[in-house]
Amino acid sequence: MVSTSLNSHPFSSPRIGIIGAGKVGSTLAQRIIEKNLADVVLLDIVEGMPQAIALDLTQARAVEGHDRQILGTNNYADLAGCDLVVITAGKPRTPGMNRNDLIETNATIVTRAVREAIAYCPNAMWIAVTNPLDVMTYCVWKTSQLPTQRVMGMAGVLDSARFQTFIALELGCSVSDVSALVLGSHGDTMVPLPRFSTVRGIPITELMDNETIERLVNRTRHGGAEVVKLMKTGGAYYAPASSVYLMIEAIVRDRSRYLPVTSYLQGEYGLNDIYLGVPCRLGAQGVESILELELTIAEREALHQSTESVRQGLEIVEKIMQIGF
Ligand SMILES: NC(=O)c1ccc[n+]([C@@H]2O[C@H](COP(=O)([O-])OP(=O)(O)OC[C@H]3O[C@@H](n4cnc5c(N)ncnc54)[C@H](O)[C@@H]3O)[C@@H](O)[C@H]2O)c1
Ligand SMILES: O=C(O)C[C@H](O)C(=O)O
Repeated sequence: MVSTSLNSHPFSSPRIGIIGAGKVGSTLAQRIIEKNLADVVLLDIVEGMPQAIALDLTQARAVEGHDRQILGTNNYADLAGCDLVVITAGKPRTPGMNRNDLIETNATIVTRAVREAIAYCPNAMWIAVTNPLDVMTYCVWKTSQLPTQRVMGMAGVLDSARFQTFIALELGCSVSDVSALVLGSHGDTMVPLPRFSTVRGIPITELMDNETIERLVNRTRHGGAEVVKLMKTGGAYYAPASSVYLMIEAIVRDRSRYLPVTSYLQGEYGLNDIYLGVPCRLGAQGVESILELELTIAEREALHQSTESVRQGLEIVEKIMQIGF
């Protein structure tokens, strides 16, 4: 079989770059090496910090039983040879903030980081994590000028995982039997889809009344804010790191998984020139296809409504990206 990848043996010895060694970045690094998926280059602007985390994780290798390498660095040149780069650099929100309040600060950080990194790993795939997620993913794509298939964002896996968890808690059943789907932007107008959420194939609409479903949908929409309110200094990072890991694993192991991924839309769902969460097939080539579901009028309207805050953010970001740093 002829590979269309730029590498002849994609991910034969995978090396993952993580820009931003804070809560999400360092937890993700731990997941990747301790599950023996890939070697990691962990980069942060703070001197000594990524090096310390890498040393600490390396000292745990004897106990965790793996031989994965992790390099902590402040130098973008160390990203050379990375097959995939995850960007978590940027500020998290604190109580009372909306994710969009982070736009100016984080767009500047993300644009600069991508410009620096791309010189050393021009063929890497990218997964954006920094908030506001849909806008930052667009920012990574526009700055990197990579094919859209190779640039994506993580949000839908996390939002769907939260919906799954709340369904399982409500029914008192194992989360392993629950499947759920959340589309749209990673914000208050995200679109959890009860019709496509099931317990062993049984739609939850058969198992719960509308009021209960609406309560779980709302909790999902505010799942991030619920953690931020308790944490006070930032947001969630264990579930986000697990969610990014799932996407990386699908790519590195070429698993052809159907996952909600923040992807570039060119006419799908009647939307153009925007990154938004939709069901995708994820494998070694990145976003291999976008699945277009038959939505009801109400579901489609909700999806279109969730683009409004993203479009507002994109206007701000376009100006920031035009500034020559
Ligand atoms: N997409 C999602 O579902 C999701 C989930 C969780 C968090 N997030 C977002 O991810 C981001 C990171 O969250 P966190 O909890 O890890 O925050 P954090 O503050 O713990 O870590 C952010 C890190 O970025 C670093 N950084 C800042 N500027 C940098 C630069 N120019 N180059 C390299 N590193 C730089 C900081 O030094 C810090 O270590 C936030 O924007 C947060 O809102 C998104
Ligand atoms: O809520 C946040 O600000 C962080 C993240 O987007 C999340 O959903 O946990």
